[in-house]
Amino acid sequence: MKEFKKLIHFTKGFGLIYVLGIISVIISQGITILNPLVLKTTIDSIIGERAVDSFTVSKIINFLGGRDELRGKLWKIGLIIICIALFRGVFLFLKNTLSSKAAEGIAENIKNRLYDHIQKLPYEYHTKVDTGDLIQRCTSDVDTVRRFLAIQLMEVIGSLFMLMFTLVIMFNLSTKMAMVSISVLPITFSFAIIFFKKVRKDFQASDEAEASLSTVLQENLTGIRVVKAFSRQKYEVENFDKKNKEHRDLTYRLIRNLSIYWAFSDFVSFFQIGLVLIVGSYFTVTGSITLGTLIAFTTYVNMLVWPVRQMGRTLTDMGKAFVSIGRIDDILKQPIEILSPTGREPIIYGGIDFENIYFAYDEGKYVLKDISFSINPGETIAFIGPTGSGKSSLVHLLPRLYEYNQGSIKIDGIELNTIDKYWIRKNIGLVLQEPFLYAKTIKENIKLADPNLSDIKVYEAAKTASIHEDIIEFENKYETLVGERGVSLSGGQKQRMAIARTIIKNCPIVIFDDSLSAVDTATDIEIRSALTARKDKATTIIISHRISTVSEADMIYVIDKGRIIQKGKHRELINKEGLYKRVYEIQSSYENRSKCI
Ligand SMILES: Nc1ncnc2c1ncn2[C@@H]1O[C@H](COP(=O)(O)OP(=O)(O)OP(=O)(O)O)[C@@H](O)[C@H]1O
Repeated sequence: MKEFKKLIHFTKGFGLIYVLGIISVIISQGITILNPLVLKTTIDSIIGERAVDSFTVSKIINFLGGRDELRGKLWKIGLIIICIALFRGVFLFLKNTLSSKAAEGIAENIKNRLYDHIQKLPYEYHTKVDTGDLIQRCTSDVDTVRRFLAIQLMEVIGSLFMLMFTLVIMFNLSTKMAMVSISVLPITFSFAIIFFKKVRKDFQASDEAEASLSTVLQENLTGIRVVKAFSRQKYEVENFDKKNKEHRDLTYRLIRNLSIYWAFSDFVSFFQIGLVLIVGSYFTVTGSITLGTLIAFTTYVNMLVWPVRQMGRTLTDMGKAFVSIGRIDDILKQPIEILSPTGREPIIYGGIDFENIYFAYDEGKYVLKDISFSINPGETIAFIGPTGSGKSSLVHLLPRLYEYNQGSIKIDGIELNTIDKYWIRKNIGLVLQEPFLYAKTIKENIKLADPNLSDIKVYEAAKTASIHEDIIEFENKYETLVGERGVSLSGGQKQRMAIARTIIKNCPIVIFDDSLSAVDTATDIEIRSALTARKDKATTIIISHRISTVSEADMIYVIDKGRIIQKGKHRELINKEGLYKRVYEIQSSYENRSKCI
């Protein structure tokens, strides 16, 4: 029941349509049960001589001209049956269109809510969850809910009302025949429920095998270069073949089990119908019921048996929908990151002060310990250190992607955690090592922060990032599409695009998180000189493993195991014993050797 409550939140704008759909299905079921009654009355009281025992029915007969008139014009009865079918058709059409419209709308609401919520979830959440799982929850889980609303719930409601209407009429017509008609139903229903509970494992196994097959396919296609470079084609083909066979076997087992079920339940259902015929014929011959009643019962038992047989399947599918609702709700329950308006929005000039900062992702396991440093507006500082030493963690604190545990960070003298998150992120440009580019044109990618920026600004940013010359070599220049349907950019070109995209924002603070690693040393120098030559120079933080990248910084910090272990200018550090000097010597000798080769 709590799943229904959760669903109610998403029905906004479609609740009434869905209720109208439910009313239509109830009316269509109500109309369906009229046909056997018409047949019974025709056989018993129009063709036959039996008196009509219902006041309403006798009024209708009189309205149509009376029994004798109708006996000569049986086509009028045929017309009534056609009218009933027509009305039923209209309400079935209404049920289908209304329930589908509402289900599509509700699925749209859920997708929008999910997407909106995911955008607002903290960065930390995204670093921990599996993206594939998140996508599945937003697509196939939502689709399961859509099918539940459009098909399964409607089927269950329809079947319940059909059951109710039919039972009332059957017990009214003949109690003992009604008892015979429902005698095997509990077995059909229980068998359906038990079977589909058991077979659920088979459904799940087949689904998982399919998911595993598509993961292999997806990994293979995205990593095709690695496959070719490492000559793994044979292994990949065998691996795919294995997964494909697993999927085939599990799906075959599922289909075989389902075939057994449908065959057995067909037998039970026909047994029920046969029983009604045998017992009903006996009662007719002995005069306990009329021929019309027997014919009505053979139709009603059909109306009962098939929905009950289907209900086990539908109820199991509903179970799947409830799991999906829970999985969707898991995301929506995650607390969102409040971006605005939470704090101050000061003008940022770029002065930064770290004072005894401690930070841990997992409680007690500090990845930054006692970090202190200061930067004046417009200065450039650099961090260098082994991998995993905490450099990225340190700079991720500035745009408030994570909150520090101890100590103080001040921006122009204002405590960072009192500044509005949205505001601080607008004022900090962060260039990552592995930038993500959208499948849009180069120009659109560079103008990402503000699509209204002029083309001149785009060219300036591209020139500063040393990517302009590359771009004008492409056939469509700045209109070239990036990604699968467009050009494939090299690692260094992507990094330079990301730099252009960030510097066009003109932020007072810019962070390069190892974002020059894929460009050659000459381009690296070119970009840094262009950045230094800019007017309104931003406070710049550079993270790199390459000494040449950090060497011109106003201050260099060497970081190891979360602590600053050395600081100074390049000239000072290469003359001091320590990590910086060792790295410098290794890199210099390597560069000298490369030059000799
Ligand atoms: N989201 C995270 N959750 C938990 N631990 C993390 C997370 N991100 C990084 N770490 C851990 O924090 C430590 C510091 O990582 P960080 O990425 O800051 O190092 P780094 O110096 O930037 O490394 P690299 O030069 O390889 O990029 C590492 O031990 C890393 O495993």
